[in-house]
This record gives sequence, C-alpha cells and structure tokens, in this order.
Amino acid sequence: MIDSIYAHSTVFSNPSAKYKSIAFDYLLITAVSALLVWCVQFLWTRRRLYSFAKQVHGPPALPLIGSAWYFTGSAYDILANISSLFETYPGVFKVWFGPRLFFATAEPKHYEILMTKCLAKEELYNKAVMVVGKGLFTAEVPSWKKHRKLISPTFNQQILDSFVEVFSEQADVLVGNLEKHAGKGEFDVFHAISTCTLDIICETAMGVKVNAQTTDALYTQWTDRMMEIVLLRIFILWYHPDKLFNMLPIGREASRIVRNMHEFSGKVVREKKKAFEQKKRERENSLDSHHEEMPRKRKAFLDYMLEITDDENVAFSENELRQEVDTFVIAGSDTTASTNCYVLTMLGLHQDLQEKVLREILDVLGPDRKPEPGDLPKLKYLERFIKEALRLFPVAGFLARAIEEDIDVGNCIIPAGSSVVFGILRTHRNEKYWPDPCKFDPDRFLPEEVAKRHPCTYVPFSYGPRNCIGPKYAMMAMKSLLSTVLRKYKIFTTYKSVEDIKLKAHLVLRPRDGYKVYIERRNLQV
Ligand code: HEM
Repeated sequence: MIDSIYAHSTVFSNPSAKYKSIAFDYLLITAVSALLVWCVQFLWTRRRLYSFAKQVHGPPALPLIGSAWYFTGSAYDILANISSLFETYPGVFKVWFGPRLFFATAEPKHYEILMTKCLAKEELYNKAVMVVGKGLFTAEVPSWKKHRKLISPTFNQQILDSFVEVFSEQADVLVGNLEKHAGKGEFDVFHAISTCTLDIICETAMGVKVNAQTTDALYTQWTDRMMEIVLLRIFILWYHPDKLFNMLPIGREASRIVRNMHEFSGKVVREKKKAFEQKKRERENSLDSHHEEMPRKRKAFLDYMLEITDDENVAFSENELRQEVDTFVIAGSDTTASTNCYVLTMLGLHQDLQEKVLREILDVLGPDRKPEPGDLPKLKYLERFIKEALRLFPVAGFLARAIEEDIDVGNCIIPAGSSVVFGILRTHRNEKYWPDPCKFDPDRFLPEEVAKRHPCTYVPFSYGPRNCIGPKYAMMAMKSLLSTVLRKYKIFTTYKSVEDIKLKAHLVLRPRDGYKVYIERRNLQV
C-alpha cells in the first residue's frame, strides 16, 4: 500500500510523466468523444430504419452483430436456422445481420410487388463480383437495363434450337461416363452431371470445349472452389471487408483462381473478337459481301453478342463481354447440374413415375434417336416432373434485393436503405399453397392446376424484370440430358422419402448427404 502511494507520488513528481499522462487523457477523451459522436450520428441517420423495424416481428438481436448467430455453424445448420425463422415469423419479419437490416417474406403477394419494383441486387451479391464481374447477375440497375435488353434476344427459340446438338452430344459423353457406375451400387451423381453441364454451357456460351467430362479440367475445380468461397464470404462477417479478406490466405487463393478463370475466358473473348473482325473485313472486301451471311450453325452466345457489338450505337467492351460470358457459365452450370441431380433422385424415389417418364420419352424419341429441337416440347410429362423437382428443391432457395425507395406491401412498409430476402424454399413447401407439400406430384403443374394458383407461388427462376434469363435454355438442356440418360439406365436412390433429403446452404441448395443414386443398364428393344 505504502509502496503504491509512493509510486503514485513519484509519477506526479516527474513533470515529463505528468505531461504524458495529461496528453494520454486528452487523447482518450477525444477518441471516446469522436466515437460517441460517430455512434449518435450513425443512429440518427438510421432512425427511420429503427422505427420501421420496430413495427415488425423478428428474432432477438444484439448491437453490432444483430442476429448473426443464426448464420453460424455448418451449412446444414445455417439453412435449418433460416428455414425455422420463416416458420416462426409468418408474413414480413426482420433480421439484423451485423448492423444491416433485412426484411424477409415468403408470401407470393409480396413477391409480386417486390420482385417487380426492386431491381437492385442486395449488397451481399457483391461478393460474387470478383468471379463474374458486373455481368447481368450482379450489374447495377442502369447498365443491367441496357445489357439485359441487348442480350435477351439472343435467348430466342431459333438460337436455343441450334444448341440442341451440343446438349445431345454432351449427354452421350455423360452416358459413356456413367457406364462405370452401372450395377456397382450407390454413388454421388453430381460430379458426372456437373462436368456435363459445364461442358454444355462453355460450348454454348463461349463456343469452346473445356472437356470437363473427359479430362481433369482445371476449369471445373476453379468454378467449384469459387462457389464455395463466395458462400463463405456471404456468411462470415469478417470476410466482408475486401481489404481484410484479400490479406487472408483464402482471399489470396480466391484472387489466384479468379485470375486463372478470367485469363481463360478473356483469351476466348479476345480470340473470338479477332476472328470476328477478320471475317467482317473479309466480307467488306468481298464483291458479293452483301449476300454473304455468317453461317448460323454452331455459334455461341458470345458470337451473337459480338454481332451486337458490331452495331455502332451499342457496343460491349471486351471486358463486358468477358463478364457476361463468365456470368452465363457460373449462373447456368451449377443450377442446371443440381436440378438434373434432384430430378434423377426423384426418379429413383418414384419408380412408378419413372416408368411414366420413360414411356413418354420412348413415344417421342424411340429407344435410341438423339433428341432434336422439335421433340423437346413434346416431352410434357418430363417437363412437369422437372418443375415439381424445382418446386421441392429450388436451387435458389433464397434471393435478396436492395430496397431503394419505401415500398408498401399492404400490411407494412419496407423502408429505403434496408434489404429484402425472399424465402422461396419456404413458399414452395408451404402447405397453404401446396397441399401435402412433400408429396412429389408432377400433376400439380397441369395447366388447370397452375391456373388456380397465384403466379408467384412458384418462382424457381425468380419473377419480374430481373428474373432468370435462361429458363427455356435450362429446360431444353435438362430434357435433352435426362431423355438420353433415362433410356440407357434405370435410376434408383437409397433415400427413402423427400423429407429424408436434408438440405444445406450453398450458393445453390445442395443435399447434405449428396445425390445418392445407383443405376442399372436398361435393355430397351430396338
Ligand atoms: C435450373 C436452372 C436455373 C435456375 C433454377 C435458375 C435460377 C435463377 C434465379 C432464381 C435467378 C435470379 C437470381 C436473383 O434474383 O438473385 C437467375 C438469374 C440469372 N440466371 Fe438463371 N437459373 C437457371 C439456369 C440458367 C441458365 C442455363 C442461364 C444461362 C444460360 C442462366 C443465367 C442467368 C442470368 C444471366 C441471371 C441474371 C439475370 C438478370 O439479373 O438479368 N440461368 N437464375
């Protein structure tokens, strides 16, 4: 005690230490005051958000972290927590994620208003910008409007029909690859299917063969790993700031992969552009140039976009072209791969329906004819089957948009500056709209049944102007692939029911325990 009093008095008997102590106190007071001023200012500018938030229910939240603990744990826990929030809080509810305010809903009438009016993507989508740049998926509204208007016509029926040959060629390679699994017991079919959909999308988007199905293509590993990293960035709060993320080993790994991916697609774009300009010059120099059309066959989206670029008024830069192509590859491959896998699992689970699907395919295509464009619309039962699989397993289980102006959704106002989350998985499995929701019944999609429902009760491709650009493409590609596989193999699964398939959060919804199927060779009579 005496020692400590002595020590204290010694400090103050030393003038330099005294000044240091005053300076420190002064700095501390200034820092605390600045922090207080910042906090008051922060709270004051967000007072509208707090007052709107008070009006709706939601889970408990703590300052700074909000309800972040709902988004921790395994990918399965995260999805289970989010799903339980939608069940606990019907209608519109709020969730604080860190300091950010999200409103959530799974009501079709809210989707109709919000998906039509809110076109800006939620800030979390920026985590995908490092992979797909500012292509359609992540573009800000003004450039999205311009690009979507230009790109939409390239998804016309004639162009899609020209891709069927690619769909069916790659489906044949898939059938060959599946041979090693025939009669050999359970396996996860995702790798075989996803390499096939990647081959399809790369060939139709860029016009290049990446041979993911036949080689250990690095491109497959890059896209897989980047999907994982983007997901981690969304849910782990300390991965959010770019500067911090880029310093971490995972950030450096992401930069390395992205550099490789962009070099690959950038090279394709540069070469295609060069070839296109060369052809254009040749045409201009040729006497009968005005009669010569570029051959229509085997063009990719990139070729069509280059033609748009040729127009004087509208031009995609080389960088923009690359970003759009990267977007197609990422948005179009995993989504169709997962859906195909869910369809196969459902076929395995419902042997009677599988027979019905097969009968229709045989009626339209016979035992071994390759699908042609005119065949695909005739596969109506297969289409209903795929739609029902997308209802129970909507690969985009949740979507989010930024709210840029106050929006009245009827019973409450979603304020500007907040964000909204759409609980699509919940809507698709809500017994209010789907009696006996876990029963797999493709006839829910008979036209007379569809007419009875609100159009936003079923939104696997989202809804409104910013919906998916590729549903037709996806349906045609999936029908080609499935009709080829089903004629060669009978599908089984070890899952016992729809409920038995536990889902986990991923950029696209994935089954926690994989797509467990086993296959047996069929002997169809020719
Ligand atoms: C079963 C297959 C597919 C499903 C379930 C699906 C689902 C979706 C959904 C839900 C969105 C909206 C995302 C959001 O608002 O955040 C979307 C957007 C998009 N999808 Fe798809 N998709 C599929 C296949 C494809 C294919 C094959 C392509 C390209 C060939 C594609 C290209 C895109 C693009 C470019 C966007 C962004 C559109 C925009 O913002 O204008 N998708 N997709």
